[in-house]
Amino acid sequence: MITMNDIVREGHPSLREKAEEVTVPPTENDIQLLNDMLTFIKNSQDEDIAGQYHLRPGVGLAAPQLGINKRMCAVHFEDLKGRLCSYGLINPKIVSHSVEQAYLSTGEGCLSVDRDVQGYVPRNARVTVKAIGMDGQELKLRLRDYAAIVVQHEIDHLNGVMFYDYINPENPFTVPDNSKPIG
Ligand SMILES: CNC(=O)c1cccc(C)c1Nc1nc(N2CCN(c3ccccc3Cl)CC2)nc(N2CSC[C@H]2C(=O)NC)n1
Ligand code: NI
Repeated sequence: MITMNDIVREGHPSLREKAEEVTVPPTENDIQLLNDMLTFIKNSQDEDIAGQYHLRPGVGLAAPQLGINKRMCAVHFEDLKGRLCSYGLINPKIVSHSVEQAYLSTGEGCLSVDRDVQGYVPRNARVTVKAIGMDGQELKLRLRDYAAIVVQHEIDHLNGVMFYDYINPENPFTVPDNSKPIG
């Protein structure tokens, strides 16, 4: 099972590299890895398991955070309206997005960042994502608000981008115009 020891931290090269496309159809190993990533996220949200294995809670994880430079990520959470959002994404691509931006009013955290980085992370408020699912089929997701933020955070890991790259260094809490707070 994946634990915090498997998650690379800031300074590890794979957090700043562009990950490779997964060959299609994905191999059984690819699907197994994605399953393991999804299981990690679920475990990290389970008080008992997270307590027992000292897991930091998260709602998303990308393969480069395991030092695996493949374009795969997993997300699992209930959005602010209580809708369950649980996906393993292979070769995810943002195919369109809103002009409107959104940011987590609490700022963002990352399992590969062992420090509290304050500041707003402006992202697209709505995105349409095309990817291959765990069943090997094409899927198209229209995401908004919290779900859109989480998936963009994970897709960024596939492109070597960290959440704090977006924080305004002069004033970390500048509210970008045409953006709205989430949560
Ligand atoms: C600096 N202030 C902060 O970080 C921050 C501070 C306060 C609130 C938020 C909301 C913040 N922000 C933030 N909190 C989260 N969690 C909240 C707690 N939760 C969770 C915890 C326990 C059980 C179940 C669950 Cl669900 C797990 C997820 N997750 C992310 N991100 C950024 S997008 C990818 C996602 C991620 O998985 N990061 C590891 N950001
Ligand atoms: Ni992250």
